[in-house]
Amino acid sequence: MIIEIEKLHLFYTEFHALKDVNLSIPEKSVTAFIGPSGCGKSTLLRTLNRMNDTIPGVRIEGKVELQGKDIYSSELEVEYLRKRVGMVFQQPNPFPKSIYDNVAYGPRLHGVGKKSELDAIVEKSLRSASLWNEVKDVLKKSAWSLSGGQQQRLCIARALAIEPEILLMDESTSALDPISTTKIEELTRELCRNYTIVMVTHNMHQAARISDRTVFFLNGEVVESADTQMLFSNPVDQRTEDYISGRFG
Ligand SMILES: Nc1ncnc2c1ncn2[C@@H]1O[C@H](COP(=O)(O)OP(=O)(O)OP(=O)(O)O)[C@@H](O)[C@H]1O
Repeated sequence: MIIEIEKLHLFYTEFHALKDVNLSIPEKSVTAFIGPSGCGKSTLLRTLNRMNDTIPGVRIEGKVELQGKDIYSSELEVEYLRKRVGMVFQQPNPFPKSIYDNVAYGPRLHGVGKKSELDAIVEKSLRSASLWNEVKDVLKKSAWSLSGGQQQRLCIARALAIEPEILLMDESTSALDPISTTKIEELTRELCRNYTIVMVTHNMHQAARISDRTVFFLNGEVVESADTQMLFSNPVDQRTEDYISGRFG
């Protein structure tokens, strides 16, 4: 298991948003978080790269271990953590820079200065994000000239450029059209050969299509976590059954 979450509680000031979460996330696979709006999926995703740290009033109890190391320990540098755990958001958010500079941004920040090295990283990352063939002749063009789906794949390339081990995807297809969504779903299956992917999705069918494991949340608690096929065909908890059969949410 690459991530182990133990007895995790998270409070937004007084509000108890995550309650006693215990969860293991296997390496090089896709784990999907599902559940009704407000059940804590994004909050849990954000604990994995400490994005909640920036929100005032957040208090965390319990443990999140990445390869056996507590990511909330004072010895661990957040910058180092974010290099290992990349993130892609709901809305594509490329920088107002060229396609090339978006992908080169992270490596430059981490000290890569040589043009030939940067060129190689940019090409490799864009290839991994299935975008290279579409943009290889227009690398100098603004990232904002791309379509929404291409921008989202550019954001994936930007995240991959710093060679993370884990990629967090927070409803990364919900702002996209069906064709772009399919492309990102196919890409997710490709990427999980080399990366661990944890995704939040509103769309149960998407979880069923592309994840290896699914975690069902309700009111800040993990109700059920299982192999995706098992969870959708044979849920153990009645609340999971009710949710996946569309009785609520
Ligand atoms: N910054 C914040 N301050 C206070 N409360 C928050 C904050 N962010 C989220 N919450 C609350 O925590 C709970 C969980 O929110 P979260 O966004 O994690 O849910 P979610 O399952 O991802 O929902 P959705 O599917 O609608 O995005 C909600 O009740 C939400 O209102």
